[in-house]
Formats: sequence, C-alpha cells, structure tokens
Amino acid sequence: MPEKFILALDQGTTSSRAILFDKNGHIIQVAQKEFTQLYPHPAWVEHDAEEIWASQFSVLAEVIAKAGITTSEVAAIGITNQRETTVVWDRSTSRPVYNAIVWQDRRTADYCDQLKNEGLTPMLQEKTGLVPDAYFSATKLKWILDHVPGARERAVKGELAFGTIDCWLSWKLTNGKVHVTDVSNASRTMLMNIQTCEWDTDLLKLFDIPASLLPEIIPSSRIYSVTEAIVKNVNIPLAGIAGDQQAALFGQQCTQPGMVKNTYGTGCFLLMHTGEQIVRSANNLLTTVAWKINNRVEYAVEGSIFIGGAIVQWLRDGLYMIRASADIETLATGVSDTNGVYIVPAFAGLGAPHWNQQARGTIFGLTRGTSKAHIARAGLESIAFQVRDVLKAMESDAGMPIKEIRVDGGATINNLLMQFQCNVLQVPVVRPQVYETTALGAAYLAGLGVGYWESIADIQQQWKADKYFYPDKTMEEMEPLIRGWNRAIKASIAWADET
Ligand SMILES: Nc1ncnc2c1ncn2[C@@H]1O[C@H](COP(=O)(O)OP(=O)(O)O)[C@@H](O)[C@H]1O
Ligand SMILES: O=P(O)(O)OC[C@H](O)CO
Repeated sequence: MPEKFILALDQGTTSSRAILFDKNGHIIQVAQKEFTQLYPHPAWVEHDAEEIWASQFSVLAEVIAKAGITTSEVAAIGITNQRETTVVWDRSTSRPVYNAIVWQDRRTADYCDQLKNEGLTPMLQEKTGLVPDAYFSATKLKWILDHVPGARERAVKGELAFGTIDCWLSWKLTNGKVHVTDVSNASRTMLMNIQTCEWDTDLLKLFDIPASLLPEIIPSSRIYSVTEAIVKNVNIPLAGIAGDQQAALFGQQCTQPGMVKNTYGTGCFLLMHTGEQIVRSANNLLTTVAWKINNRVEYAVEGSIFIGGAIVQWLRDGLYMIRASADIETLATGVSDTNGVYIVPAFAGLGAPHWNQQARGTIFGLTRGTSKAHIARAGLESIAFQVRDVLKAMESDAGMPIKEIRVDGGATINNLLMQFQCNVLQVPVVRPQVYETTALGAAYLAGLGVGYWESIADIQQQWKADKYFYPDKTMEEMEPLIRGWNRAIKASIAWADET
C-alpha cells in the first residue's frame, strides 16, 4: 500500500494555506496564497468569502500537484481557520449576502459597550466564557441581519445560513451537503453555552438571531462528510476542524493542564490548557473550548491580543519603513534600545486583559533623536509587552508561575523578538521544529478522526524543540522598560476614555 498523507487547510487572516503532512507529522509540501483585506471604513475589516474559498481551493490543488500525489493518497482533510469571522450566505445559491466581517472589525463596538452598561457582562461570561466585545461573531451576525436589505426576513424563512470560516469551507467542499461547525469555533461566536456545548436560546433571543441560520455543532475530530468539490467521484474524508488557536494548542501538544502556547500571527493568542475543567478567569481572560475528541470536551484559558505581527505589516505596508517583514530584525538590531519610544498598537482597540474597544494606536516618547530603527524596535517590543500583560493575568488565574511557553506563528522566526520576549517574561520560550503548528494540529485532529493515528499518545512524541530561548537579562534590567510600557498603556487608555 502506498503511503498516505493528511492535508490541513489553514485559512488564516491574511492568507490561505494548504499543508500536506506524513505519518511522522513532517511537512511534505506547502502552498500559500494571500488574499485581499478590505477596509471600507475606519476600524471596519472585511474579506470576500468567495475569494477566501477560491484561494483555499487553489492552494489545495497546488499542494497536491506540487507533492506529485493523487487525491486518493490523501487519507483525510482537516480544517483550521481564523475564528469569529462571520459569513452569511444563501442556502440555494451558496452566494454570500455580504462580505465576511472579520474578527478585527469594530463596527459593533458601541452596541457591545451598551451590553456592558446594561450589566450583561457576568451573564455573558458565565454562559460563553467571553466578554462583550465586537471581536466575537454574535454582534457581527446581528449587524448583517439588521443592515443587509431583506436579510432578516430571509433568515426567518430559513433561506440563509450563518457560519464561521470552517463552516463556510465545509459547505463549499461538500457542495452544500453539510452545514456544520466544530465546538471550538462555536465557542467563539458568543451564541454557544460552553457547559452544554449547545446553542443557547437566551443568547439567540438577546441578539435576535433566528435559530434556522445556525450550523450543527460537531466534535473536532470525527469523519463528518466527504469532499464533493475537488475531483468528481473522489471523496476525501473531512475529519477534523478546530479554530486556529485551539489547533495550534493541539499541534504544540499542549494536552496536559497548565501547558501554554503562544501564536504570533496577525494577532497573538496565548492559550493555557485546563483539561476538562472550565476555569473562570478573575483577570479578564477568556474561557474557551479547546476541542472535543471522543465525547470528551477539553477547555483552555485564552488571552487574545489583536495586533501582533500586524504591527510589522503596518511598518512595511503602511509606513514603508521596511521592504520585507524579515528586514525588521536587521533594522531593529541596529540599535540597542528604543531610546524611550513605546508603541501601543491598539489599531483595533485593546483585547485581553484590557478590553478597551475605543483605544487606538499611539506612539510615545518621540524626540529629535528617534530613528526608524527605534520605531522598528518599539514595534517588536510592543508585541512582547502585550504578551507579558496576558501572561501575568494567566499566572494570577493559575495561582502559580508558568514554567515555559511554546511558541509558533509567522513572527517567531524573529530571534530578536523571541529573546526580548523571554527577557521580559523571565520564562523560557521554546520554538518547535515544525513551525506550522496550527496546520499540524488540524492534521492531527483529522488523522485521529480516520484512525491514521490511533491515539494522542501515538502523536505525542512527535513534538520536538528547535530552539530554546533563556533570559540573557535580569528582571532588574527589564523593570524600567516594563514600567515605561505600563505608563504607555495607561496613557493610551486615557486617550480612549476622553472619546
Ligand atoms: N521576520 C519577522 N519578524 C516579525 N514578524 C514577522 C516576520 N515575518 C513575518 N512576520 C509577521 O507574521 C505574521 C504572519 O504570520 P502568520 O502566522 O502567517 O499569520 P496569520 O495566520 O495571522 O495570517 C504577519 O503579521 C507578519 O508581519
Ligand atoms: O488568522 P490568525 O492566525 O491571525 O488568527 C486569528 C484568530 O483566530 C482570531 O481569533
């Protein structure tokens, strides 16, 4: 029998990727395609859901062609995706009724503040593990129903379907045969009760969402359909789904309570596995479903940071300060510190642990001596400082220090950032050999779903460290910098409060 492979579809915020893995969890081939970011108004972010599908489908075909295999050699497909991003489409034509409203989009911020002012935060936290914020799908879906002409009436008649990106891709891959989402993605909508893992009727009422729009919630690892849209009469099992941050947690093999990973992509997402226990944060972190495998639901505590690697993109594409993302490291290494400059990259408000929807990006400490290199370094340091704020909140919730963080995502290639991260945390930071951890997690879930791997124990030993970063500066040396960051955050929030 020829060797078979697992195909992971990783639909991220800025690009669609398809990655083929072998039984050892090694990458065989990768294909990637960026797609258009739409900013129709300040603080609005949209994607064309058709373009997402087209880009995802094209990389799927490309990776198979590049690997020189046939579709019959793909044992299963796993999907992982940017979470919360909201699509509504017509069930009969499969045409979206509006662009996908992206997780970063702030158009429903005022409505979310209203929910807070009405005192609904404790109820929402209790049911969903989330805090009222424009980040989550519920208010985005409500916005579409309230603003797209005819959408609400058609939704009530059962003509429309809602889904996050996993759901949209599953629909397209099966030519509309399945309307499903996995429990980890559903836990990010603010419509699912994290205890029962079912849609919550009180929340549907609160957000005025007709139940007929909603997909079926399924486990993260199980054959739920087969492909219909790839090659006629080739039916590859669709056997795994997880939101990208939960998939990264799984790919990093953080499957024991207390294990922590941080992904540095567009945003940064620090997750701690908490096993079957629902841990409620006293420090403004989220409680989220990690995955459901074999009827067992496991949870995580999460700190979501909206702008991580995106600050590097902005310095590149917005300010033309660098030509390629990788140039930031060379530029920032040209100076030994930021010369007192701090950037608070609150371009989309501030996420955990501050949750300030009105905050906006700010730069402090400019002088005539400030150079491009200082700004570049301050941009990188801002990523690490934000992660520190979340890690401190997590340690306080856990009641113990975190011993190590496993890191992944596009920005972890940056050694300066990783070393600074480690210094500012005074915690070892470890980068794995397989850097496509999100896709690997989705591949594992799909592979377990079809019996390609037999058990979690079967894949556990596949995780291997590439590089450990240990502190090369003391806490005493880092403290003045951290104090400066705390002042910058305070000032940035004060700026927002005035609005
Ligand atoms: N050398 C680098 N240093 C810092 N950040 C980088 C570097 N290379 C890429 N990035 C950042 O990594 C992010 C892309 O990572 P990726 O994991 O692909 O993100 P996503 O899944 O959100 O699309 C971008 O925001 C980019 O700016
Ligand atoms: O696509 P990424 O990697 O930026 O991840 C986005 C997150 O899923 C948003 O919650």
